Amino acid sequence: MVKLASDTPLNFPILIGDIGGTNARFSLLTDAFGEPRAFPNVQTADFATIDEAIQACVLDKTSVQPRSTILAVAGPIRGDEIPLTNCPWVVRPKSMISDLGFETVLIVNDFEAQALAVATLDENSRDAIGEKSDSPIASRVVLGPGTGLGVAGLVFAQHTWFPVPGEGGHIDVGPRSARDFEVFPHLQPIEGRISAEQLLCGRGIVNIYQAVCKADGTDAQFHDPASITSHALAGSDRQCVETIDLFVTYLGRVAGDLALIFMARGGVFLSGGISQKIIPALKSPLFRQAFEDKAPHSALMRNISTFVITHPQAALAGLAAYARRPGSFGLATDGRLWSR
Ligand SMILES: Nc1ncnc2c1ncn2[C@@H]1O[C@H](COP(=O)(O)OP(=O)(O)OP(=O)(O)O)[C@@H](O)[C@H]1O
Repeated sequence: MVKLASDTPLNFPILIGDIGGTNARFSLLTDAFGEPRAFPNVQTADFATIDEAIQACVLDKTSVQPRSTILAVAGPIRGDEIPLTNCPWVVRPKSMISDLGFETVLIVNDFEAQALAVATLDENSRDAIGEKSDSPIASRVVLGPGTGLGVAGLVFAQHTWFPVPGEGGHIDVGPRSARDFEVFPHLQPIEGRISAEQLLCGRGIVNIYQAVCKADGTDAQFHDPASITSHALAGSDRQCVETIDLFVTYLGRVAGDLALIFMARGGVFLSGGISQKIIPALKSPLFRQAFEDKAPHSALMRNISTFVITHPQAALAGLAAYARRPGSFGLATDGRLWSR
């Protein structure tokens, strides 16, 4: 039988952490009712190990000794040594128990934490894209363009939210419009194919921009995603403007496909650092047009809301909601829960 975390109580105080490639964020929940105590963001590059970061940035700053910890990490969770993607830290739950004093350590996937957030964030933590802005209690999808493209589903069944982490960022994306057929031959493929993550992340913005420049026969002027988006939003460079138009179109297309797969009547949520930085571009008609352009199901798609998550620490908020009410979520913990 699959084990759920609600079968094994996580005792308070609980340290929750969202460990990204560049930043690690921590907060402490002393009980199920109070607000979490936040700690300043930690740059992963400033500490050799995650244990040192937790000791220096959390445990040394409070007299409260957390009994449990729930950490969301980017990377596959297998075995007792969990290396992180895009960061040299290795999470070793057994040494966290012996050296940092935890009784229980639960490790989850970073997009699983985003999915938990999507189950619980209210309307103050999101910005609607398009006219429809309700979010019924029904299956949802979260996708986040950042260093890569993370994707998770969130299925609602039997009064319980089930996060479904996967590798949906690696689905194929094909050309559709006449312009796509001009641009696609110039995109940098991965082993011969164009996956969503080749387009929909920081590196993907540069990939699209370089392909647009090649299709136009001009030299690329910009080499980092932030310069391309800022010139696009200012309308100061034609190729940058087209790059972000294509980016939001492809994001709408992929978001629509994922909504179809999960029948996400509860909405599609965009997370990740990039979405928050390009909200004006996402609110142009292109995103919703691509999202809804799913014949024979366009009418269905028009009824699905899309949002940008604006909460600055959504993953931590999701983990805190879970820590308070683990029984409301179907989070399988086989191979991911360590106890003293
Ligand atoms: N203004 C911007 N416009 C577009 N892309 C940007 C902008 N600023 C940063 N980026 C790109 O966003 C990506 C980082 O995204 P994000 O901040 O979501 O990272 P992340 O992977 O969630 O971070 P972490 O792993 O530290 O949690 C990088 O590729 C970066 O180049």
